[in-house]
Amino acid sequence: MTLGIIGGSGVYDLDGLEDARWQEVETPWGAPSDAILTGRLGGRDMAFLPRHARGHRLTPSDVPYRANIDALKRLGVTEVVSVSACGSFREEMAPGDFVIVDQFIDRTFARAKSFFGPGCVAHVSLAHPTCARLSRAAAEAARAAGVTVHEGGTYLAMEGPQFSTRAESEMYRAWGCDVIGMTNMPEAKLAREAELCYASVAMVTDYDCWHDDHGAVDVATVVRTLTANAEAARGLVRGLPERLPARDAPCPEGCDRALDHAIITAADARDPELLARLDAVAGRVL
Ligand SMILES: CSC[C@H]1O[C@H](OP(=O)(O)O)[C@H](O)[C@@H]1O
Ligand SMILES: Nc1ncnc2[nH]cnc12
Repeated sequence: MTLGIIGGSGVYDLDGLEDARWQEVETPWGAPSDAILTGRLGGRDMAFLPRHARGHRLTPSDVPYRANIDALKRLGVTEVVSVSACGSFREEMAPGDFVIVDQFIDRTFARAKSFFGPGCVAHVSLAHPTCARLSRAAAEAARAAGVTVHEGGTYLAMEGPQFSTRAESEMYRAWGCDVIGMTNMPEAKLAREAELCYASVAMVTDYDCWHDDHGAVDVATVVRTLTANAEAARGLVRGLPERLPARDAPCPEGCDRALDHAIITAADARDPELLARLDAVAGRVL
């Protein structure tokens, strides 16, 4: 019943943990982005993973998403709050605001997106890709930290690492997307396959490149806004444990039972090697 935090750009550490220690974790999917910082905060066991590694060494395409989710699950994580920088497609979602994402459009194309494959085929539902209970707690914690919060929003996940063209930016706006980033997919898909509750806090850093009154996004703008909001991000994490006591019952949204009816491969047709790799992710149903 550990609470996991995946920190994105600008969020490479978590302060204030009791008994803090960085732990190396190995997984059947390779090494995660970095060691994982474990400890206790407000009475809850916590595990923190910097998505791009300390020092920001990994591009969005190089993040080992499967290893990250597997490693967190292996450490006992049941709920993951992802913290990310994002561009905004909405005037009212301004730099400095936090958006609690509840839908995604996945335009990434160069990443492994499933734990399953030949020898064990599974199809989980992504109709509601985030956990409402966890998202509510994240929204409350962010508000208590003094942030303007927008509950609900569609996140366009692009491959990157280049930012979008103006034509792409205008198309995503026309599609009804609210924010854009490069990392929440396949992270959210994999969290669902691993039966973890997942919430995404997207910290708006820029207006991408569609807004006539704002220059096109660049890294300096993103870093400047993230630095200005670092304390708010820390406050959000500090406020989470009190708003999210460890569950003593199944997830009311069903996140922890996502695999109940998902695996379609006949028991006698399953690949034992793949089943062995799925021990942490899907051991409950295999
Ligand atoms: C530094 S700007 C682009 C970079 O920032 C976001 O990272 P994250 O989602 O991990 O906070 C975006 O997705 C890109 O990876
Ligand atoms: N405009 C943008 N596009 C993609 N990823 C981002 N991360 C922060 N701002 C972004």
